[in-house]
Amino acid sequence: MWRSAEKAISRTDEVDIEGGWKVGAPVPYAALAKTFALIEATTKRIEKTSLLTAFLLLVIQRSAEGDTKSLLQCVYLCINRLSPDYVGIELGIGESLLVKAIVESTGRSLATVKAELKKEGDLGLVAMNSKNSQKTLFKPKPLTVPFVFSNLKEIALSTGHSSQARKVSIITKLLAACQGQEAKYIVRSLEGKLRIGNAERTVLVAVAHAAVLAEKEKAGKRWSNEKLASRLEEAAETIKAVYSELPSYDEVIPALLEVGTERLRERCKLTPGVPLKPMLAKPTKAIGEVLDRFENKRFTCEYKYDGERAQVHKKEDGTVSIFSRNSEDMSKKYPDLVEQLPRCIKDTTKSFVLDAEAVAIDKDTKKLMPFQELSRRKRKDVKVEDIQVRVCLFAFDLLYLNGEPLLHKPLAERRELLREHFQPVDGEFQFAKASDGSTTDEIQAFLEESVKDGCEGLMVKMLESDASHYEPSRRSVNWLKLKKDYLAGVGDSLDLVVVGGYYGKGKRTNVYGAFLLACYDADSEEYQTICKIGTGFSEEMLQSHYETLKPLEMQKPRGDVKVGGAKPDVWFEPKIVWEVLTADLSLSPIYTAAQGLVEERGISLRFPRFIRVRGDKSADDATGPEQIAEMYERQALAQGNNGKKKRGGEDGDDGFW
Ligand SMILES: Nc1ncnc2c1ncn2[C@@H]1O[C@H](COP(=O)(O)OP(=O)(O)OP(=O)(O)O)[C@@H](O)[C@H]1O
Ligand SMILES: [Mg+2]
Ligand SMILES: [Mg+2]
Repeated sequence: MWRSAEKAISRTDEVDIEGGWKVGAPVPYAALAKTFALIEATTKRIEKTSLLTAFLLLVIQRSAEGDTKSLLQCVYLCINRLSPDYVGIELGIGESLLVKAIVESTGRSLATVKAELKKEGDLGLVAMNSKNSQKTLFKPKPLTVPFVFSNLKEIALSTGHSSQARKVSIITKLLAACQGQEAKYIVRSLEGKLRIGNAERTVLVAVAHAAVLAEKEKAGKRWSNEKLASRLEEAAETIKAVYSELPSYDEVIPALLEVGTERLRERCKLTPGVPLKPMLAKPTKAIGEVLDRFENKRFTCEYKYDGERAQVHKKEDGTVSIFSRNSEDMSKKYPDLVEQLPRCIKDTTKSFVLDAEAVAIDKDTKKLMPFQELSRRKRKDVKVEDIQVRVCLFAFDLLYLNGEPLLHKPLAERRELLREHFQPVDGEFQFAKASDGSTTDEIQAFLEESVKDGCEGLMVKMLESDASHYEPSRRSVNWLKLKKDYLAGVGDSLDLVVVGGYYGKGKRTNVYGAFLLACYDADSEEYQTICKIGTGFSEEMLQSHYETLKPLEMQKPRGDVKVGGAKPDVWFEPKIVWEVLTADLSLSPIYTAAQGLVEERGISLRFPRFIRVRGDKSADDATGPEQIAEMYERQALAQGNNGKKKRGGEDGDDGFW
């Protein structure tokens, strides 16, 4: 690790540009674009990290005293975001708008640009080529990071009827000032995907390394290799831990520059108002498996409610917000929950973060209703008086209470505090039903009861010791999900992105009759095709899918879709997520999912069946290749086919980090 970081110091020349980047001056966008190009040109993660470290080191060293904004903006541009997730300022400008801007700023004809897009499949490249084939009389004024950042933000924020024209005019202005490779990355940023294979965790590690190297250079002392190595490693761990508790660069970056890597943990802690990424569970196929894992440990079984994850925050000043599993602010979707909330909070409870499931219930009988009912609710601008589907909150964890984060306390303690500081309100707020019974019979009985009550099954959780701490953003082995479906021999469902469509036949010629699905690899930032799905759709469903997907049609697969041998009739911008069940996974010469993980060949789903649209997941939240490889290996194991080497250990969590 230290070698790649050490190398970063000597690589600062590579990412630097000649002139124009003086101490205290704004960061030239050309330097960032150059860094992106170098990162894009290599597939090695270590190389990518060291290039980015080199660039960020220069940013730190050349920022004026007290300037935290330069680093912050560079980090945002590297992960292609403009604000923390929960603020929801997003790019993702449509193809036609960008084409229009390219035409306007370069004077090329619409037909030429479109033809080239068809050939290249990458609008960024088309923009760059268009710029470079244009004769310019004088050199434009160089772009700077703050200028690009604020313009991107203005584009993302502009709404209303004249916003299209406004956006085109800003983009045209930006493109007019582009030189070299800049247009390529600006256009890709606008599209919402940088496609340089730079996962967010790479960026976090690079930030940590750059900060340590800057500290070292500033101190002027030569540190021993051991010291440097341990400081680098610690800093990377620290920043990952801190960011998973407080996922806001707006908070973390200035604190990092101010107090340094060693004191960052004290400074940045879970804060009500800033949603953290929820802890996730691993699937299990049988009660026996649960007992193997939790043998001789204290654990609890809870009902697994079939609703929507809801993280409820209350700040000291009384502000309440409800966040989805995606950190989206759901207060607009659930004004009734916000209104109900005060009744379940005891007087002594001033500030908190609750982890809970929001579940639809019948108004009169108070019986639980399936997820489908909940998804009938509008997602925006809901008025309390129009609400048909009532929602009850089932709380299962308490992460913060009266000024204190509780993540590092055992679940038994967190649960006690939860029960002590909140009170159940009929039809509005309940504690998740739990049983701490530990024999097979007890678990079996509780599982059946949960299903009878309208739940999906159980969540089994470690109660004591470090293993029961809350692990943000991790799919942890300390939380196991035991769904009734699994017991029937069906594995866990997958959440997949629709990337292509096949025209229907016979009665279905006006809609798509089948679809190409893909999983998402966060490491390489690419969508990997996994199967064609065409059965299990009613006519109405096909019609509604057509209406959703038609506007997302693209001329070619987007550059980040790893196609393999699939040949759909049309391509879609990867955006819509479907939950799918499968009877069987098999190796495939056609599809690219999890290629290289089990074997050179990819893995595909046999007989996939559509369950529902996952409006609460974005394309990047789709199931990843590691999970698919794990499912395949479990299946091979269950079929007694032990020939394949097992990857990783039983305890290998595959969390975000
Ligand atoms: N008692 C509970 N404890 C924790 N989570 C619960 C509980 N009851 C219901 N849930 C829900 O179950 C979800 C985890 O299971 P499930 O696999 O069905 O979810 P998912 O949204 O498909 O996510 P993923 O498949 O990515 O884990 C949680 O995110 C939460 O929304
Ligand atoms: Mg669920
Ligand atoms: Mg799931």
